[in-house]
Amino acid sequence: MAHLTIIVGVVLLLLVLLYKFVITPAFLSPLSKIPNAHFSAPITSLWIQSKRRTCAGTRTICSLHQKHGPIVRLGPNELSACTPSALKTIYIGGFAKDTWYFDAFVNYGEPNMVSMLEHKPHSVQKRMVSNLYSKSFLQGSEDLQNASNHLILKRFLPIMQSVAENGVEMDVLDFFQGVGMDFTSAYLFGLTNGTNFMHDVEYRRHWLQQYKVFKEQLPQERLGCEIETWCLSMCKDAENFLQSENAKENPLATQPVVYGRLTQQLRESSKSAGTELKLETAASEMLDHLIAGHETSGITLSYLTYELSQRPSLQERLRNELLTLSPPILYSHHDASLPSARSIEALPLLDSVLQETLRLYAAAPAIQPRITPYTPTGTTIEGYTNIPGGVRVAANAYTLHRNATVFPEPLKWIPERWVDAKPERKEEMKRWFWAFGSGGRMCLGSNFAIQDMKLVVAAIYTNYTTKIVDDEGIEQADTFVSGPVGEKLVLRFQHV
Ligand code: HEM
Repeated sequence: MAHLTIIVGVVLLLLVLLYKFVITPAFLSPLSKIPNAHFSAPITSLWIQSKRRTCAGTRTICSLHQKHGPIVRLGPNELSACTPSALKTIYIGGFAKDTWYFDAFVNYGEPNMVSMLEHKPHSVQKRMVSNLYSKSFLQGSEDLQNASNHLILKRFLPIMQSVAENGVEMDVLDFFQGVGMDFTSAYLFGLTNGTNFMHDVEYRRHWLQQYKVFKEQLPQERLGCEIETWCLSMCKDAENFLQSENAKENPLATQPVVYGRLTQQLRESSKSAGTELKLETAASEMLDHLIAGHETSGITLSYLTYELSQRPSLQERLRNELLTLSPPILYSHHDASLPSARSIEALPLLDSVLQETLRLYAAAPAIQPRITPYTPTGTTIEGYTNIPGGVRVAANAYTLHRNATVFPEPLKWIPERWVDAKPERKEEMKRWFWAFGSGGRMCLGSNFAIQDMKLVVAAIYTNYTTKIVDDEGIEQADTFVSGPVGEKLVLRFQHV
């Protein structure tokens, strides 16, 4: 009798489990109507996890959308949705970030914009600095203009000139990440407190190696590591700079624009809460800007020069456009100053070349996961209603940028698609363009990145032609931030 009771109990338990974990997710859940990535998707995430483990997650999701349409169920509780209307629902709708961001981006155990999951604290912090990254502020910033003059005319061009004159082959992925770091750190901390990665090759390479380890660590493993200590020390230098009158007498000094504003705002809010600002709170934010800025812009510049190197006639067209700048960014004029950021921004071919690179080689092409909110009626995405709260949902730039109806011949780098496009066509392409994300969590540094990358491209192609020496492993990795799998691109520069 006792045995029978146990058997009945086990059978009942199995039936309950079957109902909860198989029948409900596969047939009864509102998600069950959405096309499955794989027959097992309603009951387990193992299939998509296996694709992610072999670094094929984003590409797999792209092929799934090509097969099944705008929305796909990847696992029992995970969706992928890739259309402008889905972007509006998920990202403009302000869904909370997935906890993955917390593990990947917290520094010093302190939150920052990228790692904050909830909307409220994030928007408070973003408001503190967002206008410093607006296009109009950046274009009018005297500090950024002075820093850019120095970085381009005194650091970048002399290095390029020596590389060209001596016929040296250059790994531009390594170098451009250093350029991105020097620009970002100069704006955050001021020119004299920032990095000099362009010149200090040994330290730059050491730092990039350390950063590779850092990226894979959990927040507690990162505590006190070299990268955290390094950024904290730049914060201390910027703090001393702000306190010292003498420092400002240095003719090279520019203000620590972002650090100064952030700490001033954080101090005000600490004061009203009756606490003291910890330097690590500001350093956490600063480190994320440095991380977000150097690698993505280094990757974008590498792919841009890779593509242009294969089109000498386009290099020439671009040079003719660049020579219309006043003054042009000629190496021989290195005592002059740079043309205004506004005039560089307005060049159509330069703009198209960068836009097309950001489309085909988005440096952050992977999913940007969010969590559906808990509401009484659920959420509707792509016509599927009653999607419950707590579902992981994401779009990705890789798929959006490969829609062949919007971008014919999507796998080809064709800047002309932007420069020659009719206004309505361009508008449609822009609706699908997602290299910097969208909504309240959109990239804070997009205008900054565009401004500094255009300046660098303008400085190169006004003076030099580029040729590929070694592009082995140039195909893009399938990771959150995606550079060439070979981790290099070697070019040769020739003076025109
Ligand atoms: C080519 C260059 C860049 C690309 C392609 C890029 C791309 C992105 C993307 C796609 C996001 C959204 C991530 C998500 O929600 O999951 C993002 C966020 C962010 N980016 Fe960038 N980024 C670039 C350069 C920069 C630069 C130069 C800075 C800072 C100086 C920066 C700072 C940030 C910050 C702080 C966030 C988080 C914003 C928030 O959560 O509100 N990025 N970036």
